Amino acid sequence: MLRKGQEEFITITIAPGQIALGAMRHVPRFIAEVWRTSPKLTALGIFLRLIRALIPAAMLFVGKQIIDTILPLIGQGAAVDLTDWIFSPAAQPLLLWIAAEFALALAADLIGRVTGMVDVLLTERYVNAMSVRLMEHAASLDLAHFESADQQDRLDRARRQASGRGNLLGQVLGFAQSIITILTFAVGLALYTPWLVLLVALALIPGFVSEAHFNTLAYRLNFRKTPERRTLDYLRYLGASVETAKEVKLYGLGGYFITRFSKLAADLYRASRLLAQRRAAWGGFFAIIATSAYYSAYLLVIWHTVTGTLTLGDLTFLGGSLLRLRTLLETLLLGLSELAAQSLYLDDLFSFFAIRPDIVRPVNAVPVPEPIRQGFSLRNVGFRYPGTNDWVIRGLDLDIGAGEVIALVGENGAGKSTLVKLLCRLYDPDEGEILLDGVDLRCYDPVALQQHIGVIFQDFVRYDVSARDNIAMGRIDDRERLDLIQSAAQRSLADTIIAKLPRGYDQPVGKRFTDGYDLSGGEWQRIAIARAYMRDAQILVLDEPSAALDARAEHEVFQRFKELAEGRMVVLISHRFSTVRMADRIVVLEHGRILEMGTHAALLAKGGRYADLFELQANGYR
Ligand SMILES: Nc1ncnc2c1ncn2[C@@H]1O[C@H](COP(=O)(O)OP(=O)(O)OP(=O)(O)O)[C@@H](O)[C@H]1O
Repeated sequence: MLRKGQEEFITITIAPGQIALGAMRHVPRFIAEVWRTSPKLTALGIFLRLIRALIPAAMLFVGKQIIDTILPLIGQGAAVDLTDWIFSPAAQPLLLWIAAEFALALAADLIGRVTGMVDVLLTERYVNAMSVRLMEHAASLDLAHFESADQQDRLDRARRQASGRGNLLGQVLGFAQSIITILTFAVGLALYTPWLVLLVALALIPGFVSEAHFNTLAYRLNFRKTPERRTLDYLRYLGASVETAKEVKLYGLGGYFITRFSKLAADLYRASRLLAQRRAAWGGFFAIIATSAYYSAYLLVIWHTVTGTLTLGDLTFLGGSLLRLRTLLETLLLGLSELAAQSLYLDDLFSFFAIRPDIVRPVNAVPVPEPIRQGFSLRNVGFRYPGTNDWVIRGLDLDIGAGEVIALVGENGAGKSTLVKLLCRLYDPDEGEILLDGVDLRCYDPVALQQHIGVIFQDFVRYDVSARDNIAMGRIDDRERLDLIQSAAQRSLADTIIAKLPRGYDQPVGKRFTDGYDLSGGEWQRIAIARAYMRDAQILVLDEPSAALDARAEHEVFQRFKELAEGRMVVLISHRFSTVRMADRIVVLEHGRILEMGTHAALLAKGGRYADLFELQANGYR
């Protein structure tokens, strides 16, 4: 099942049969984006390239003038020494031309260097700006855009394009520069012999079409193979990373991952090799045609010179122009197809930017009630994850009163975490409605609603930053308020852990950076719970909050939690009945439906599934 934003996304990605030139449609937008990053630098880059583009033809023209001016002078200056000759009237026109060539050479060199510098600066600014845009856009999207494998491929490609396509700028501008230079040569050549230009151009066209075609194929191959490439990255990660090292070593998995990697890499290599071989064969064939055309043209120019139709200067100019034109056209050809290929990749980035979130602020958003008076009411709620057909939750009716502590229990996959995601509006139900104080959740601004919810998921993030910032992530605007951070840490019992750290609250934690201090699973969990307290939210959601806590810690954390949660709504997911029994009401879920509901005592007395599960766990302790 596709949602609105996703459909849009899919229709704008590359259509089969699209030719490489079609991919160039992104170039104007690309230039506009670069321009937006820095109008001044972009204008300077374009201006310098324009000047630089005119220099080669100017130099050849000056070269022709030098030769034509030298020819009548040959032999006349033999008896004169250099100084006399330089000041002689006859040498003046020649010296002027030499000075002009010298100035042009200097200008070409200097402009080349400044252009290089401008490119580097602009590229860095563009890459940074695109990365920021990517992060901003990702932050605006729904969770659904991240959770499916298909969407991860797209995100993956977009992320690569944001950081990897900087050199495109140099290519685009260099390409424009080559075109202008070619035009100047072509005009120069056409003034003498128009058919020369036509001959060379015609000879190069088939090569261009072939290059463009193979670039499209290469892009399609890459596009199709994104899942395989992601698998390769993943296998590389499994085989060589700190997070997996323990298990890989103990289970002896190194060889297995290497074999899988090598097999997959070999498949990909075969596909790339086939394409590369076909490309080289066709490219070679068309190159022979182009070179033959060039030499035929050259022969004709020489013949015209020998027969006296062209001067020696003309020969130098035409020969030089032809040679340059050939190399330039060839570079342009390769550049164009390269550019088209690169530009095709821009499709990934721009189409990622085109995805729109579905969960957005409604026009007349209702303010979130403070305090919440009635709580949540779920009416006949049904939900399927996008792209799947199985109902994870179906026909669910549930009221969670303001100030109530409710526990969700049920076997793995019963839909507990999914229900929490719906309450936090990370997803919208496909059927039924969820009301908060009698108003549909869709009528609130999702950001405002989420500000009132402090949630810790079972797969909470372990930020590789200081202990202090780890807690502050719960309310990042208050990251300077050490008093708030300390009080959150006290409530979650993280303060005793932080007290043991060499640098206290400023201690970087986690293994990623050299001075990081790694914590145990339970210690991380206490830090994460502090993050939820930092929120000072009206609704607290703890998804398996005690999984890694030891028995004493769990008891203390929850004792406190009960006291501190006074007046707030709490939704608690846990497989530990010692925790669950503290709840005001327990909801037993099975296959996304409510099986039983009531207090611990009532459910035990009922002797149903809850009582069975409780007995099972209690027996384990006896
Ligand atoms: N992003 C997702 N895309 C597709 N299916 C999903 C996704 N997340 C969860 N599911 C499926 O939804 C069902 C319910 O998952 P959920 O995480 O809500 O269960 P749970 O009750 O919290 O389980 P546990 O006790 O193991 O945490 C599972 O069958 C799971 O495979």
